Amino acid sequence: MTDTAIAAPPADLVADDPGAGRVVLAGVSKLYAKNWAVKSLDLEIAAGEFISLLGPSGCGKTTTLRMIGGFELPDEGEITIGGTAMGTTPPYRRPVNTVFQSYALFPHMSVAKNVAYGLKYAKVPKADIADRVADALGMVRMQHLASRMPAQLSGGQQQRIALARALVNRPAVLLLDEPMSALDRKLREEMQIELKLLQQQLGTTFVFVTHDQEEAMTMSDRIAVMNGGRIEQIGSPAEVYDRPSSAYVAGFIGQQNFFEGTVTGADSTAVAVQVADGAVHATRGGDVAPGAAAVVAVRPESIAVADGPAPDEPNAVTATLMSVSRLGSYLQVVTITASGQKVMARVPWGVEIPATIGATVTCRWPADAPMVYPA
Ligand SMILES: Nc1ncnc2c1ncn2[C@@H]1O[C@H](COP(=O)(O)OP(=O)(O)OP(=O)(O)O)[C@@H](O)[C@H]1O
Repeated sequence: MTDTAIAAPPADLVADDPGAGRVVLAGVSKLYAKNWAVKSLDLEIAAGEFISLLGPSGCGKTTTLRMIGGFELPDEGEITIGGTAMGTTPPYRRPVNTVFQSYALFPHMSVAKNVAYGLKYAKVPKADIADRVADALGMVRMQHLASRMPAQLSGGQQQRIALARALVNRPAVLLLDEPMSALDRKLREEMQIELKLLQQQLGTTFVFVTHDQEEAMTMSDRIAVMNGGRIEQIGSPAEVYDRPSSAYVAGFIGQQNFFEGTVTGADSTAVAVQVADGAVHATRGGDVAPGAAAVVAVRPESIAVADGPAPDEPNAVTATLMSVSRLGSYLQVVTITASGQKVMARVPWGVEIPATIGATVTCRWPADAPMVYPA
């Protein structure tokens, strides 16, 4: 960790009321100009949970967050925080603070004054304010910059100050709206780990909006994958990665190879699908009936590449090796089949690819790898 890393939080910032951070959204909808930005959304967030709202631009993540924060009011449904229905309660009366994408620091106030602002507003005694500001700045290791102005800070430093300014108010729930999007990749990865550690130590409920699936996977206890104003799937990072409930989730989380085809057989334990380049037998089943159009999803890391054409058996296709590139600790292998289907494999660095570019290869996967979805 760097010398600017986040330190253990002071005891007075640690959540002490176990139920205060529980958030329940029941049938919540938001209508903007005849379009439902969020529709009939049910979501229960446990106190102390780190939950991410994940999805592409326009899926309703920010609107959901803003309704929890009280910046927007639902057109339908109810939001409860810590057992209290929020109704039309304004943001400053909710046990919630928000860290915005832009950090929204006051440019004309020093770092210390920015952090103190909410406490002054809440009429906390002056002597306590100084202590709490020092504690909060200490937590994000920014004490030495207390007298700086926001314009004199780097993006990462501004991000830490925004965090301190939100946490100093001891919210039961912290809302974070893409707070790392302005940081470069390396700093973002460091901050992800620090933020998760801090959240665990504080026990504060964190609701984190992101369109970056790796970020959500790294930090979250659970991920709610949103699509068109609804939650398409909610679960632990492992659940949404290993058992995506739809082709949409399968494609949004991690990389996938998608094959389109027709179901030739299905029972409770296995599904057979005929695709352009061969047959797929999937032991993980799928909600599909024989004769139906289906989409098969196979993760690149499930695919092995061997020299020569594929034998006439399921879960193996013949392809031409197009490229092999090193990406960090693995090799990304791109192949293309006779039907024009791109098949990507991801193999650990050190595993030899037994063919040259342009050679005929077999891409093969085990029967428990494919997921099958209705087309
Ligand atoms: N104030 C508004 N007035 C009208 N439409 C809005 C308003 N805010 C959001 N919308 C619309 O509601 C939908 C959901 O927007 P929202 O900002 O919640 O999505 P998002 O998933 O957070 O996207 P992004 O990642 O781009 O912020 C979009 O279609 C958007 O255009």
